[in-house]
Amino acid sequence: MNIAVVGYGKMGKSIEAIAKSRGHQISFIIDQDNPEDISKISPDNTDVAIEFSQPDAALDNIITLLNQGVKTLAGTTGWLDRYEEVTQLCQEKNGTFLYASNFSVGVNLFFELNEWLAKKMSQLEGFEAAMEEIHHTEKKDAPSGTAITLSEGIMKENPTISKWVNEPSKEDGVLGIVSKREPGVPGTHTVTYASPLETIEIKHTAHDRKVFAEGVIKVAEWATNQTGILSIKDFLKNE
Ligand SMILES: NC(=O)C1=CN([C@@H]2O[C@H](COP(=O)(O)OP(=O)(O)OC[C@H]3O[C@@H](n4cnc5c(N)ncnc54)[C@H](OP(=O)(O)O)[C@@H]3O)[C@@H](O)[C@H]2O)C=CC1
Ligand SMILES: O=C(O)C1=N[C@H](C(=O)O)C[C@H](O)C1
Repeated sequence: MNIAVVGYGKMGKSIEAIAKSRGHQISFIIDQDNPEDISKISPDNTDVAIEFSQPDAALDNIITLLNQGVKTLAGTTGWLDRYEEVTQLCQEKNGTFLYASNFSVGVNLFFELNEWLAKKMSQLEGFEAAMEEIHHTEKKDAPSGTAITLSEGIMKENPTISKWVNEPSKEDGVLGIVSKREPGVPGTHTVTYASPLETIEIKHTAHDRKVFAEGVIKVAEWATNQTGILSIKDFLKNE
């Protein structure tokens, strides 16, 4: 498979290494130094483009890739308020697009566990929900994309919670997300339900960002035979 790596930072480099170790070729590497080269990526030279850049660059890159007919997987977080524009464009172009806030298979199981627990907890009184995410100090966005997906899962299953805020919250119906930044942490997410008498906590800890890179390459291998707006849930159904 020919893979274009768009965004060559920590994730881009890890994706390149895992892709090569699984026998794939890298057709292009696009970074801050050569953003204009993205115009050269096409279905003739690339099976899939993988976009891990930064929140303020991702949308333009994804739009360019879809306009050029390139299958695109996106992991960059912090641009999701524009997600509908992208899915609309993808449909107009009969393209292929997948965004996942987290490509770790373990985190995607954690998302299911989170929704299951949120439903159960919605039937109990006296528990306060809260979330904490910890990432490395270079991270540009807060809360993390994964924390937002977890919050959406909680709100879907527990109608008494209607919004999240990126600070501690004691307000009824408001989920507080605390974001901490500590050197070298690849990504830790904890959801807590606390009452005066007991606490339930679920936690996912990524030990190495290779877990995200391996996940995205496996999804890319699957996505080369798919079209349309895809989700990582579709991929996991076929695992
Ligand atoms: N979905 C998932 O599973 C995961 C998502 N992420 C997300 O992926 C994103 C990238 O993470 P990470 O690799 O750690 O971040 P880095 O900051 O290490 O890398 C981002 C790279 O993008 C480059 N860049 C800047 N502008 C452009 C542009 N216009 N086109 C292409 N590249 C550009 C930066 O260049 P320069 O440094 O020169 O500015 C940098 O090399 C973040 O949003 C993060 O949250 C991270 C891990 C897993
Ligand atoms: O920036 C990161 O590093 C990560 N970003 C993603 C997020 O915002 O959820 C996924 C992972 O937690 C690592």
